[in-house]
Amino acid sequence: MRSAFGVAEVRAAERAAMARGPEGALMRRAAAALAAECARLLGRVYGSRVTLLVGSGDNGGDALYAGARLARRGAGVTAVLLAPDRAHPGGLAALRAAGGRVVDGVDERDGRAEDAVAGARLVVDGIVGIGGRGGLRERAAHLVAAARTATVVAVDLPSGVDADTGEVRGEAVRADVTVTFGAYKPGLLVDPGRAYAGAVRLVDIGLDLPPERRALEALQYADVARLLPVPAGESDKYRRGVVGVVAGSARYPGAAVLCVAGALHGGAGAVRYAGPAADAVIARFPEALVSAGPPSKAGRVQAWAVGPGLGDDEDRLLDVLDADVPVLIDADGLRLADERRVRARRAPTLLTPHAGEAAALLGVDRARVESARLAAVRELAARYDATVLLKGSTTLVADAEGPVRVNPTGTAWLATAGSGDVLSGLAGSLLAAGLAARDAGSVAAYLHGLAARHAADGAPVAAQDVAEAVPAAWRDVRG
Ligand SMILES: NC(=O)C1=CN([C@@H]2O[C@H](COP(=O)(O)OP(=O)(O)OC[C@H]3O[C@@H](n4cnc5c(N)ncnc54)[C@H](O)[C@@H]3O)[C@@H](O)[C@H]2O)[C@H](O)CC1
Ligand SMILES: [K+]
Repeated sequence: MRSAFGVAEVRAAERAAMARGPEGALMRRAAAALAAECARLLGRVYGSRVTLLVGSGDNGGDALYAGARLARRGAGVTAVLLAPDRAHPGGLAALRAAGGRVVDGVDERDGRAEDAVAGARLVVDGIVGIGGRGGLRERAAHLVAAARTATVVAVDLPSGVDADTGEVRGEAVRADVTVTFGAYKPGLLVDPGRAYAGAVRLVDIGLDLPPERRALEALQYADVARLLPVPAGESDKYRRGVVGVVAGSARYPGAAVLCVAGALHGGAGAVRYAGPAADAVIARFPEALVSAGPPSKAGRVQAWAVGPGLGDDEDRLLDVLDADVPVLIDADGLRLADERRVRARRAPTLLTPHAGEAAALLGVDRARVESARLAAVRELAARYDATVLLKGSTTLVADAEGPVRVNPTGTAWLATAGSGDVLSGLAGSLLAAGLAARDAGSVAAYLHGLAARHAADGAPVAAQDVAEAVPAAWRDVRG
């Protein structure tokens, strides 16, 4: 399990580490690791031109000490000071002692700062780190834009990205690599911040961060392998759980087929379809148990997935919401579901909105959800007293209990019509197989992302290909 910690936690751990001393050890460790990563990226350090963008805090200090190390190895290092009178004094002295150059970044008259950035092979973003507020300021943004062909390495996090939420208000540095110290910050794992961070390298500088204080967590292979349902010895299909699917309509039979496709690969012993697209489903999946009547008369299930392509069939949705089993609500089901009815359910509920559906449920515009995904998923989970899987460039899973889960396998290919139907079937099946709602959502998103990579393999992917690639994703995880 990969964890991320908020700024307050990191600061507390830094204070404790600094109290243990010796003075400046943390910054030296950070700078040594930062310099090593820069050297790796440069390949040849001697004679390479490196430019440091230096802010007014310790983030700039890291950049200066790392620059001094590179200068001692023969790199031509220039520090462009964005706050000349407040740059880290120790770092400045170290850079000067190593033969580095210092340029006033605020003075726009002679263009020396722009030239230093434009002529660099590698630019180190030491403008702000976890002390940053808001986006890049105008002068900084102008200088960052001059780094046209250089490799950009962000110190601790890309300046302009909110460390706790990944929000970018205005402009931010687009880094090729971010070298982050002590712990991942949520803003490095959640979009839009994740997209600005590039490849993230975590450096251990000896911070003690208690796992129970983590803000975010991401499943790794081993976690998913542990959570995947395995057929018991004498497994009969009912022991592995039956998942019910209520999806599709005369107008949208395809959503039912895709949702059942996902459900068939989710580990439940059988899939029961109850809806108006029974003919389309049975034609595609002879193993599905189909009925056209109300879900409550369709036979026992251990979980329902309801909503894709449902249209305005409120009766079927209400019938499912009354069931005393875990229910996944997606797509039209989210549009039709009443907040009070969902809150009143005793059995677990898993909502799987994309950003647009989340925005409608929250009564805000979509851009607000896209820019503040963590806040949106937490707000929805609290409002509906449910587990919420917020689909998108970074899929998040939140509930009232633990830290928010971020899915590490997401890929842009998933923005394909119908792939959400596959995901809800997959997650519903994992619910029926006995996984808790937050695990069913996280494992489904993880497998779904892996399956999309398999199916896409660099080409555009159709939702059915994703469903058919889920077994390959299971095999990846099972090893
Ligand atoms: N503390 C330690 O032992 C270690 C710290 N590390 C590095 O230090 C930064 C955090 O340093 P801090 O001085 O607290 O804050 P920052 O350098 O991130 O910036 C604060 C500084 O920047 C100004 N500021 C705020 N917002 C902006 C903005 N949008 N544009 C420009 N300037 C801004 C603010 O006024 C302050 O003056 C941490 O990220 C690490 O990089 C070491 O790595 C580990 C040890
Ligand atoms: K930075």
